[in-house]
Amino acid sequence: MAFVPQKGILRSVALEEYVYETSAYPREHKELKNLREATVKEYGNLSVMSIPVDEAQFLSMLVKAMNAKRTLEIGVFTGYSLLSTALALPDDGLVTAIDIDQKAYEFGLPFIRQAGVEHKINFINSNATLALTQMLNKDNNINIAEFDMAFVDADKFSYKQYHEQLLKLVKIGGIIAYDNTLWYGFVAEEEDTVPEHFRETRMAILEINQFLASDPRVDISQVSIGDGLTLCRRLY
Ligand SMILES: C[S@@+](CC[C@H](N)C(=O)[O-])C[C@H]1O[C@@H](n2cnc3c(N)ncnc32)[C@H](O)[C@@H]1O
Repeated sequence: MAFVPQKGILRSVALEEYVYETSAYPREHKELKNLREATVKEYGNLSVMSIPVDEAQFLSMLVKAMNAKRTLEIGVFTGYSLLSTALALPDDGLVTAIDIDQKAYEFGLPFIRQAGVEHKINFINSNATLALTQMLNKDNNINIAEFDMAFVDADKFSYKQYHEQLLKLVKIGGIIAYDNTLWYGFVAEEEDTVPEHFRETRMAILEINQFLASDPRVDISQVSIGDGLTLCRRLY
């Protein structure tokens, strides 16, 4: 039987449900709930791409604790993490969000509008490497490190490239958060027990995890939430 990814794979289903029911769902913003449910209806199994509710709350707490004003998101899909971030930012905050899929972003847009936070979002419909390169080239590199935080949730094969670009775009002391870094727990499994269609990405993730762990430019913390989240804090 093909492995069907689900949220909460790093914890037992019962424990996941406990977390969702006790703290996550009761605190979920109405429009996040509406967006989550609409995404499941429209995208079926693909809706697993949205970050789970407790991870969104974790990121939202981080945005608030850091007093972040300008953040970056790579990988938007229908906008669950984006809406959660926009809600966490102050009224004059801005999240610049990049995705190649305009249609999925537009699917989520009515929920963002209903939540009253569209003015805090700058959506760029582009390949992320290209968009980041353009940001790095602007203004002759003056004030280039303008972001307090970046959340990366797109193609895993480009994480290393994003890391190099983000280390210039995120302020010293700022956080870069990489999603899916435990890849449904398969990072800790032997290759031959991993479903074939998960192996290539697993290899890319093993590589980036090793790279980040030995990168002296950042502090790192691996968080077992959602599908694994690696926080990197830029040191210099
Ligand atoms: C896992 S989903 C993002 C989920 C989103 N963070 C959420 O919580 O709903 C990954 C997204 O990355 C986008 N993506 C993949 N490769 C990309 C690239 N090279 N440049 C920009 N976006 C990309 C896909 O179109 C997809 O919408």
